[in-house]
Amino acid sequence: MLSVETRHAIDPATARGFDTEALRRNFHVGGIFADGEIKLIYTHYDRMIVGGAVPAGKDLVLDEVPQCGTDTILARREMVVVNIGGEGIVRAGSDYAMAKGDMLYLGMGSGPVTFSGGGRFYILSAPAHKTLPSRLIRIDEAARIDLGSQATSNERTIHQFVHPEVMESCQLVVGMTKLHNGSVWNTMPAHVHDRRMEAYLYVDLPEDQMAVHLMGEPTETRHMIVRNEEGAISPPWSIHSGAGTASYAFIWAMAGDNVNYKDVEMVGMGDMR
Ligand SMILES: O=C(O)C(=O)C[C@H](O)C(=O)CO
Ligand SMILES: [Zn+2]
Repeated sequence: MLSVETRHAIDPATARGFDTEALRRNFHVGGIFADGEIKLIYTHYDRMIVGGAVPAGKDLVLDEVPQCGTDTILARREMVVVNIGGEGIVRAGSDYAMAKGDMLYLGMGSGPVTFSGGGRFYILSAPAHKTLPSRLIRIDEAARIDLGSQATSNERTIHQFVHPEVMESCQLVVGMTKLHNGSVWNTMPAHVHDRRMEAYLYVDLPEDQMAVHLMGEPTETRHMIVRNEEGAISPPWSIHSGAGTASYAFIWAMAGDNVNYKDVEMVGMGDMR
């Protein structure tokens, strides 16, 4: 079963007036992993799609998505699938056996995508302008950046899976950041990048714990409480950062005008409000 929710783009002035409910309706990502279902959120931020597929013992086929206006989702798009569950198989032309933490890049024109096995598949897709080879990327093939320190509670490792240093993509830049033991802050100091939107999915958070996700303009920050397997859509004008009440990892994904991970404007600690 396929369901698709559309999220329109919100400007920063409008977001300033949002209460908790409106913030969550527009920017919170939740409930995308349901047994036997494919659930997508079609955003108007760089037309990024985020979603989940949980085959739970049957085959789930992702093919036509009416919001895309094409016969099949990958006709004019590229996709990254991240397995956050048990062993599973993704079929798109070839069969890809995916373990937890693996990422699969599917190039434009790969055809319908079939999900099966015990995986919980996180789906990311953006429009593409050319066909690039599909590729399964495991964590040891990803580029790695160690950032932060224990003293500032932000010691973490950024694993860049779909990134120019590892492979070519059209728009998607995707990776996973793991917090080191005792550190809670991701992406602090914060940044914005006007040329790319970003999507977050928090994973490996114990069920009774949470992350306090920060968003908004640097001088107009807002927070959303997010649980395991939930996340946030970050417009290009928004910071994206968070602190967990327990150890966690998160999957970040960007789409937009360039694939330059370093094309960001840092926000000074003293400038945050
Ligand atoms: O912990 C971090 O810092 C991140 O993982 C930052 C994200 O990768 C990001 O925001 C990329 O623009
Ligand atoms: Zn970012």
